[in-house]
Amino acid sequence: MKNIVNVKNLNLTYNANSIKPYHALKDINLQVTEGDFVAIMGPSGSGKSSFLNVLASLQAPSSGSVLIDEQNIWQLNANQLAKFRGQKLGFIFQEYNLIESLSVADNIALPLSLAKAKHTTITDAVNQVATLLHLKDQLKKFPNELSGGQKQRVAAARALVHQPKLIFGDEPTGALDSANAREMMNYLNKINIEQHISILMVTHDAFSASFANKIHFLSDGQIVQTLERSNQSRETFYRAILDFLGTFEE
Ligand SMILES: Nc1ncnc2c1ncn2[C@@H]1O[C@H](COP(=O)(O)OP(=O)(O)OP(=O)(O)O)[C@@H](O)[C@H]1O
Repeated sequence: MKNIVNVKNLNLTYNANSIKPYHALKDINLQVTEGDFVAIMGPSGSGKSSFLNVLASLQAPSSGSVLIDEQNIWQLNANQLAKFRGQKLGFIFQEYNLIESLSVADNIALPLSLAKAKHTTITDAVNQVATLLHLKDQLKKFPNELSGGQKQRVAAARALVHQPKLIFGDEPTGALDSANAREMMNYLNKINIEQHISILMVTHDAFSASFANKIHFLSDGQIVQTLERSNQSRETFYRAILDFLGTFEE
């Protein structure tokens, strides 16, 4: 099976040229198989956001390589990287990052509008994802007229509308109550299975992580453990995650 993500000997040092450099990521190696749903967990300060930012092409590493869909992203120039991101990647952040002055439909359409897709292509794609994420009745509204759960679904629809190969999530349920978090995770699960889009998300929440099929635990900038769901039910996997966290975070 093809790797959608292949990370080799990745290091990130903040303030590298100062008297107090900080090694946030230490020689990380990681492969994500196409179609996988992967979660990254770890204590506060362990390097989760730094890792996600390097993988998502938002922060340059100090050394090592990140291949996404077989492309070494840090060898691309700024224009190529922007194009690559626009075609292959989708992003869902905790803060939604919706544009308040645009309607829900226009927010969802953003990746396609930026790529200058045809009007009919955009309308069809927006309708398709709005149906998948139960947003058909919200398309004409503006973000300030939506609930938190609806806003997060709009962010998910926007991440999905251009059929990316890979979606990055940074605490995608962080701002949601438990009912909305469950609903969001069910949607991500559906996107992963039905659209065959790989997902890599950072979360501190064991419940959200239990929807993934693999979890990597970061500690002090290194992957120290990996749990695989295999054929366990989500509930059993959830308990296994909690058991592991009980020993891990002491
Ligand atoms: N711009 C920066 N300059 C210097 N150090 C930084 C910078 N950004 C992060 N760090 C440090 O790198 C380490 C990892 O930070 P990171 O935000 O990746 O952790 P995290 O696991 O996502 O934490 P949290 O769960 O609290 O968000 C922390 O010790 C942090 O203080």
